[in-house]
This record gives sequence, structure tokens and C-alpha cells, in this order.
Amino acid sequence: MPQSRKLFDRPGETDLVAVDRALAEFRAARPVLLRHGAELALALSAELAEADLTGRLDSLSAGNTRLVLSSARLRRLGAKGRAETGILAMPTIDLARVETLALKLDARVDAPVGPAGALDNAALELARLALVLPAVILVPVQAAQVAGEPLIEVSIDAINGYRAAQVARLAIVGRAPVPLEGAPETEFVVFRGGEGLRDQVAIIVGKPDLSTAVPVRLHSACLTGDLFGSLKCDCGDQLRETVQWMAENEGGILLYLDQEGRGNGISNKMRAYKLQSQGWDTYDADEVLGFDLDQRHFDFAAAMLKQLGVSSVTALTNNPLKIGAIKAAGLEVAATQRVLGRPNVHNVRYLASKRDRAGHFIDMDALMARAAPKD
Ligand SMILES: Nc1nc2c(ncn2[C@@H]2O[C@H](COP(=O)(O)OP(=O)(O)OP(=O)(O)O)[C@@H](O)[C@H]2O)c(=O)[nH]1
Ligand SMILES: [Zn+2]
Repeated sequence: MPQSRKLFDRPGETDLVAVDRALAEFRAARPVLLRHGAELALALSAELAEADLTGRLDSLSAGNTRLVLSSARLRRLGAKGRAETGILAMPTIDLARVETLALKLDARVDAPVGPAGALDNAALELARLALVLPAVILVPVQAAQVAGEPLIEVSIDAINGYRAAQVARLAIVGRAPVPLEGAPETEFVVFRGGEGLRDQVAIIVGKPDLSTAVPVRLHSACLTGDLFGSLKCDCGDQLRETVQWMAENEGGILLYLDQEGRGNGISNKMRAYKLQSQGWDTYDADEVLGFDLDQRHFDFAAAMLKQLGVSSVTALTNNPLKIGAIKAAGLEVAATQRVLGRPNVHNVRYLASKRDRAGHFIDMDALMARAAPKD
């Protein structure tokens, strides 16, 4: 008889679910108990911290609470050349200071920046996965101080292994024909897992021949552009025109990926849009908020394609990151094809920034030729 075997304690599975639970707590402005060996700390999202709760956290702290910030945010705060995440000591939690350091424009570091340790980096990864600002209040505690508290505990290994586990659990959970305007022979295939906090969808247009290079577009969700026709980006045009093109040609597959805001989430995208309305470009705005150029991974998108039986693609994109990721995942990129949106006064700077700062293959002359006469 195996000793004390638990029926529902299966290593990979329980880790994944522990992080899912921790994400729910973290997004609901509750502290999560992080464990690294015998070391324990309570992690609280800086953007959601409230005085009542931070007062309770202060009562547990032995004066060694710290604020963990991303390298991008630290650079913005003037911590010169900072390539790594870092911590600032905060013996008692000062919410005004937290807000300044995490979010305010023109703020400056006001204390020495220490190196982030394993717990700190796992806390930041939790914030990224939770799609909140990458700024976390971390309060080291002893087990006895939190015994019996209704807290979710999660190991840093579980957090660090979460992305890979999310890719590994990708599975089709539903599929059905969904005739679209202009593309009546279309099937939606829904996958659970991957990236983000929701499901992913593969939209199979027509009957693509899987034995040759399949026209494929990896399309990151853009609520504003895809659904509402925002003029700030080119997403809506790219989405609809790609589906139309696939329907009119030999078919293809569009992956609709839960990666709003280049993987920052819709709330951070709106924060970035506010900064853009004050003159910041798309990448600088993200950096002010503590994000790097792009938070997305595309390994899970390649895994979706493999599950659909695709081994070679014609990649419909201007983004070199997507092409590199498909190749790195072991799929053949037989050809690439540019996907031009439509320029207008509101998105032309965004498109130029993508070309100049992230190396997107955007031919401005070809793009401008597509401008509507009223622009
Ligand atoms: N953070 C941030 N995200 C943005 C902004 N504008 C658009 N996005 C997001 O950027 C992503 C654009 O994704 P895609 O349409 O797949 O395009 P792409 O990476 O530009 O590459 P291709 O269109 O394939 O060439 C979506 O997730 C949008 O929500 C912005 O100003 N800031
Ligand atoms: Zn968009």
C-alpha cells in the first residue's frame, strides 16, 4: 500500500491550479502567500492596495517590507541602465509613495534599489500573469504569523512553471461552424490554456489544404480595434481583411489570441492610451507603466496549429517576432505575406513606431496608398 497517497494531489496539476487560484486572489486585491523553500512572503498588487489592508500587512511586517518593480519601470524612475528587476525598502507601507513609484509620470527613485531575489521575481511574474501593473508590495512573514488565515499559498516554482504548464494543457474544448459575412464556410475551434486569462479561438476559413503551407494569421485580441473599429490602430482592418482574403483564396486559419494590449491586458492598455493622449508613443507609454516592448509569447499559438494538423504555414503578418516564434516552435514558415491595415491621422504614428522601434515590416508608401480619401 502506498503511504498516505492523496487522490487529488497530482504535482503538475495542483501547481497549475494553485496559480489559477492565486491569480484570482491577486486580481481581487487580496494578498497571496508566496513560498520559496522555508521562506514565506505575502504579495499584494501595488495598483490595488488599500489602506485598511496595508495597515494589517504592516502589523505583520518586521520592517522589511519592500516594493518590487520591473526593470522598465526602474529605468523610467532614473535607476540608470537598469537591466534587472529591483526592490525598494518600504518599512511601513506608504500608499502615496507606492502610487508614485509604480505609476506617476516624472517620478524618481527615492531610495537605493536593491537586487530582486527569487521571491521578488516570482511576485512580479504573478503580477504579469494577473494583467495588473508590474509592481508588488512584498511582506516577508513567518508561518506562525499567518497560520489559519484564509490565504492562498503558492510556491515560486509553480508560478515560474505556469506559462509552460498553460501551453502543455492546451486542449480543444469546443468547435462548431460559424458562417461569417463574406466567409460562410468557417469553423470556430476553441482551446483552453495558452496565455492570458480566457480561452483562445482558431478560426478555420474554408477548407485549407493541410498538406501544403497553410495561410495563417496569429491575431492578438484588440477589443477597441477588432470590435469597435478604433482608429488608433490597424487591428480591425487586419482582422476582417484577412478573413475575407482567406475566404476568397484557398482558405486559411486565423488564431484569435487572448493577448490584449500586446499581452498587458485591457486595463494597462487603457492606461497606456491615456499616456498616448498626452503625447507618449506606444512603446514609451508601456515603459512608463513598467512593461517592455512586447509581453506576448507565441509558442502556444504554434502548439494550437500543431493540434490542428498544420506543419507548414504562409505567415500573414508584419511582425518579425511572430515569424521567429513559429519557426522556433518547429513549424515551417514557407512564405510570409504582409497584412496592411488602413492609415489615418490617429494611427499613423503608432504604425511608424511599430516599424521603427519593433522592426515591423511596414512599407509606409504602400500603406499610405490605402488611405481613405477623407484622411
Ligand atoms: N500596449 C499596447 N497595446 C496595443 C496598442 N495598440 C494596439 N495594441 C495591441 O497590440 C496588439 C496588436 O496585435 P496584432 O494585431 O496581432 O499585431 P502586431 O503584433 O502588430 O503584428 P501584425 O499585425 O501581425 O503585423 C493587440 O494585442 C492590441 O491590443 C498600444 O498602444 N499599446
Ligand atoms: Zn488594435
